[in-house]
Amino acid sequence: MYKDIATPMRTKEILQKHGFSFKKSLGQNFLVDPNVLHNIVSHAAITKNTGVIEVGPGIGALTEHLARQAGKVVAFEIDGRLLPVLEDTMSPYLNVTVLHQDVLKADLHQVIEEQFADYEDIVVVANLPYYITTPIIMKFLMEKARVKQLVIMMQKEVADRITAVPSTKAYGSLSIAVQYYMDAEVSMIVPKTVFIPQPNVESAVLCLTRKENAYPDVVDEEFLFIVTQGSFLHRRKTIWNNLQSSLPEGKEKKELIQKAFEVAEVDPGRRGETLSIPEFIKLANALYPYFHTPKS
Ligand SMILES: C[S@@+](CC[C@H](N)C(=O)[O-])C[C@H]1O[C@@H](n2cnc3c(N)ncnc32)[C@H](O)[C@@H]1O
Repeated sequence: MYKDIATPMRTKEILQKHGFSFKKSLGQNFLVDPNVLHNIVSHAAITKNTGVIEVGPGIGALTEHLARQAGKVVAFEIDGRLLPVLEDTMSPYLNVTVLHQDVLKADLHQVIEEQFADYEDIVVVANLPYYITTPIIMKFLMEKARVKQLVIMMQKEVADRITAVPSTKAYGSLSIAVQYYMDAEVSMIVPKTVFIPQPNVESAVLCLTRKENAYPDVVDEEFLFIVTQGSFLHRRKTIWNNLQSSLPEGKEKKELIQKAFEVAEVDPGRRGETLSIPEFIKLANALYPYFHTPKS
């Protein structure tokens, strides 16, 4: 059995051996607690038939735990200085492929097709670089067909916003965008002390599981998100006022919005933060005939 990478001593040894220094701008906070890693991996549905995508393997602390359980692990790492380190630390694990790529620029569809042709289920497990948490999550949610689950560490504050329910301060367009696609649950709060260097904020592990065809009534997903984002333009304003400012200009705009509120049976005096996803769907469907931009 190999020694875990994720202990303070072994991590320091590896960093020293390779002369590695952290780049704050890349969100480099490495985990040094094997119990936290066991816990993260235990929340992911991984068997030898599962393909795992990791974002930001760092020196491989989480990667080795994933490699022991999964059929195959593909890890995106942006920092070229970590490639020789990973070559060293991952040498016992033949089922790990490291891609030297910015995950936000990667063609996920192509990577999945090429790397996971033999795998049906794909799971994303990562201790995310916190400066790009939301764009990474949204990118994987859009990859609808294959990514069934994400178990990801992020700032606790972002996890709270994602899991928030209507009529709470944290509820907003991010809660709706993620909960539209996934069931979301915080599985663990993680203190700063288990990272080198320590981040400024508390962290949480979030478990996102794909909802299968949860909202079949949606007329147009893109338009639904235009409406939800527009509804939170100014949190203190009513949804009516926000939509007056955010929807495209046109003849009889006020009257048409009024009509849509009536059809959707939504009180225009409410604020966006009080509407549930099914209520937003009703409203967006009612606004759609008047305000969507035809696709070319
Ligand atoms: C929070 S660290 C996690 C490291 C390791 N997985 C761990 O848990 O100890 C984030 C990692 O993401 C990498 N990273 C940052 N931005 C990235 C991007 N756009 N694409 C891919 N990797 C990125 C960093 O270089 C770093 O290795």
